[in-house]
Amino acid sequence: MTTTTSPGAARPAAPHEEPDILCDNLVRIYRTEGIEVVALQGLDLRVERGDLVALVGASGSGKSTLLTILSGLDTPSAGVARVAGHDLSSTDRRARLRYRRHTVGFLFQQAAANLLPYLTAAENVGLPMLLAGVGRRERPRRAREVLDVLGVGDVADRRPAELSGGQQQRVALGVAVANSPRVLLADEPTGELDSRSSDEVFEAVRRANEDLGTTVLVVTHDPLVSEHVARTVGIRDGRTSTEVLRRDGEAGLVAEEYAVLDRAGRLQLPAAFTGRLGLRDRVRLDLEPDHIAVRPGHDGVDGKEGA
Ligand SMILES: Nc1ncnc2c1ncn2[C@@H]1O[C@H](COP(=O)(O)OP(=O)(O)OP(=O)(O)O)[C@@H](O)[C@H]1O
Repeated sequence: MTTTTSPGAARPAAPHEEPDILCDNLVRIYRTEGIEVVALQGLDLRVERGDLVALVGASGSGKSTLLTILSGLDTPSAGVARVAGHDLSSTDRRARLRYRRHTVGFLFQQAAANLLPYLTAAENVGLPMLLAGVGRRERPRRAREVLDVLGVGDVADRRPAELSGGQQQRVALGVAVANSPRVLLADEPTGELDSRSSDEVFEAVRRANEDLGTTVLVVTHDPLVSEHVARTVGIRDGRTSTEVLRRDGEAGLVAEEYAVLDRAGRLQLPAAFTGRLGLRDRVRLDLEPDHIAVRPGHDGVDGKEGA
């Protein structure tokens, strides 16, 4: 698949540095009234410092569960979740509060609704700075700088009701990145916007990534977002299952889809492939010189399972 738009091509990973987001065999089990739901079933994910990664997946695949853990609101049942060196299985309340205040920023679908209506855009962005102890004179200057980067510097003195939906969402993004968090977590940030406003909000997210150096993980159903980032991770049944990497090619942007092989050697085969060949229960694996062949476990002659 190719597209002509030009996002930043996939950056080379720096495997020796600790990534900004590291999930290793992450498990989250919900227990309600004696019923267990395994929302994350050994999820692995690495997001390198400074990257912008989209996360996609069907409803119920575990995206919100993952974001809730990464935002420090919930703890994993097992496995490792680390963000910018912070271990998120720790239950120290003060450390979690510091983490939420300084290390991560959040942008949600209705983030604009959380702007204080009686404050201007610049005052809204200045508020988290106030909580972080930034001085009175410094705050308006820095708030305006942030709003400029996000393309809404010209409306810094307006209140939320005087802004369009896309402008409000960009101001909400300004609030999220006001204290220069290392990582921005965004959950469907363009979900309620028309395509023009989506475009502007996504462009602002990209500016936060490129100009402010924020690492971004964005959960989205919006193809405008997922098809225009260098890396899109697909999550299925609580595990990362596919990745699409995009790079600049001669005819524009070239996208290549990969299946994810986890550290234990597990692989999720696409349902379309297994369905087409009737693969189920057991399959045969044959090692060929340059690939592994996966064949039905039954011979197909008399319907009996193969050896
Ligand atoms: N608090 C909870 N208690 C019990 N089960 C839960 C809870 N939260 C989520 N689940 C279950 O965990 C699984 C993953 O849910 P999650 O909300 O993470 O999926 P999602 O990919 O974000 O879905 P959506 O796109 O619809 O928001 C689902 O089966 C869901 O029903």
